[in-house]
Amino acid sequence: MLRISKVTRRFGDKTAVDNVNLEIADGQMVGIIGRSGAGKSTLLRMINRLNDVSSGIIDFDGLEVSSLRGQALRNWQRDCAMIFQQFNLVPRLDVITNVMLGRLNGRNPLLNLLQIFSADEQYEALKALERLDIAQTATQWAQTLSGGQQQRVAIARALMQKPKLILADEPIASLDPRNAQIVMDSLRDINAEGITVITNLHTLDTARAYCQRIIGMSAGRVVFDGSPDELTTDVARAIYGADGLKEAFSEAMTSTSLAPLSAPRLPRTPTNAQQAP
Ligand SMILES: Nc1ncnc2c1ncn2[C@@H]1O[C@H](COP(=O)(O)OP(=O)(O)OP(=O)(O)O)[C@@H](O)[C@H]1O
Repeated sequence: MLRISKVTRRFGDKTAVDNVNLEIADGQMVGIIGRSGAGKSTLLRMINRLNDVSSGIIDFDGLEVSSLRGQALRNWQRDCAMIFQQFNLVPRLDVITNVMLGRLNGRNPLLNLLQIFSADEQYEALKALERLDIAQTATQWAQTLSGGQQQRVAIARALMQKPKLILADEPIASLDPRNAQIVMDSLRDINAEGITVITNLHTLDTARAYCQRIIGMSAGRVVFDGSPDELTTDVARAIYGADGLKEAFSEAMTSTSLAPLSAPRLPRTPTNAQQAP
């Protein structure tokens, strides 16, 4: 269980995240929506500790994440993988090495420097790439792949961390609808296997299609927390504002306006089933 209690983050006199309280049970797939500047990225970055909290506590299964330091912090960043809009791969490294770099925190730094990976690590990286259906790109430089392929490599790299939690910060914002769908389907399949997924999304339709729980943010605050069914037009207006509703619905290029491509590969079990809050 991830618990966010009274968490605030200020940048100078700007309050990016304002007194947020959330509980996210293991195995949920949660979409965070809101206008640009609502505080979505800052919230995810505080969970992963790319940003520190100004006040409040973030706790995961009794571990006080918000105050971790040193190796304990690196261990948490391994358990809590992060996926970014711009993929963050090393462009002039082959795909399989990029994936193996997901092991960075668990390995001897000297081996990282020399880029020496064990046969097991290479096998696992290939398995992760196969799972994302891009094993055939393993020896190519990352920069030669399409955006959708690069995001799948980034997800494979996240899987190499054997994370308990995957945080995705607008993972489809740079992708065309078809690739956006493939990436969202991949995240949904991973979630179906029991890994908690929390993803920032710009558009309502994607959140509705993929997430059983949707959190709406506005001006740093949580203004909605519920199921897609509860996300009425009035609620959407409260999240996006009257002007912003257009923004939420009109970004066809960055949204997955079609239904998911496939059903989850694994049947849901009581332990990995998502629950509305
Ligand atoms: N490092 C920073 N320094 C100063 N201000 C920041 C910093 N990071 C975020 N902010 C400000 O905090 C507010 C929330 O930003 P954040 O990126 O979390 O919003 P967001 O909802 O993720 O928006 P977007 O969808 O555009 O990424 C914005 O006003 C932003 O300008």
